[in-house]
Amino acid sequence: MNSMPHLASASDLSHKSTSGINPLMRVEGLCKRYQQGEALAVNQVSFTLQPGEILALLGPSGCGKTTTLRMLAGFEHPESGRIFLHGQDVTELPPQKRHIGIVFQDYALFPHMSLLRNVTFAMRHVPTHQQEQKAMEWLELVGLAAYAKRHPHELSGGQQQRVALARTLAAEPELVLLDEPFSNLDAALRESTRKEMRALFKKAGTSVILVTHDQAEAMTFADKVGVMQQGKLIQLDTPQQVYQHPATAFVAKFLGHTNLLQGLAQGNQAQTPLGAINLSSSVEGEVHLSLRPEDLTLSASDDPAAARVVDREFRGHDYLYVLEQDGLQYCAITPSHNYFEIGSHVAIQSLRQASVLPSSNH
Ligand SMILES: Nc1ncnc2c1ncn2[C@@H]1O[C@H](COP(=O)(O)OP(=O)(O)OP(=O)(O)O)[C@@H](O)[C@H]1O
Repeated sequence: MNSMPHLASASDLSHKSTSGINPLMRVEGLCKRYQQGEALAVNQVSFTLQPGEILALLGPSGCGKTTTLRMLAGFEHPESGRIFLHGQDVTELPPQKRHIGIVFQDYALFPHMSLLRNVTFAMRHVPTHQQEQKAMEWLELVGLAAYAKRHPHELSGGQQQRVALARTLAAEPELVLLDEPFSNLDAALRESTRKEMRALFKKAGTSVILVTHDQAEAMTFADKVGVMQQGKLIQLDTPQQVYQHPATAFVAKFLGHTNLLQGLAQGNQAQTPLGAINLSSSVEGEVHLSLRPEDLTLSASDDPAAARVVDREFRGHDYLYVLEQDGLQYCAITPSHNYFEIGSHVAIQSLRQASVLPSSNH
């Protein structure tokens, strides 16, 4: 990444504000319905994006992520709601007037052009005599400088994806929208590309909205994660907050394994089927809790009433155990040296506070 080109703001939308720093993007009550009489594909989605911030919209297939992104880009018109860039209402502007860089799942490279030409095509803001050199720098960044003369059909899917990224970045947009941009890369390449891209965006101060159904990708790539369910943005917060303090049971489950427990709370503690557990907030009465499996510890027990190991999955760096106690099942993740036989008994202890889920939303 030593020859990384400098990204400058290419937006001609003024981002000077008389009242301090404005969000780069503000979205208010965005709704979209594809067919009359059908449910909303996107339902009252609102959020703000700060300059330089990376936001991941995360959710299961069909929850409205791509539709949201397409509305932000200007390819779909919302049924209601507004989109502001630097405080300016762009809801009615066509895509090319929004100055947003977009990488969709189908990379839409020009098939008759070499990779180099595909990239220089996006560089009308760069003086002609500098375009090739700059384009080579972008191709180098995505690890494809050696392929510059090839055509898209001579590349693998993952390589085409990287060219599409290079071409988008070459236009030096202030905001980049990415729809599952790493989905065609193998696991190792996905991780390294993700890291490099994040570093690049951060260095350049480029804002990014990424759509993904991969929770690990959302949490490692983004500053903020917005979890969507059936068209609604359920929770938007830092990855740590969303993971450790999920707003609903759906969010808790979508971000990884979890134990959903019922308990009777008194202040910062609740009585649960697993015994007394400390809580992340002070509440009274019946509560629904989320307890992550890595927050549980297991120790061998002679007590036949203790939890019984019913399943064990070796995952390299850890084990995922399924346990049963009093007819209820729990999951626990332990370091891989903590080995318990299936059928053996273990005592379960909670290391951390459980998250209290709003009772109306479990
Ligand atoms: N062009 C379309 N016409 C009609 N319905 C559509 C259209 N595009 C999407 N939908 C519907 O809108 C809903 C949201 O789709 P969308 O593609 O936004 O979801 P998504 O979260 O991006 O899913 P995925 O992860 O599978 O891409 C789905 O129910 C989908 O079937």
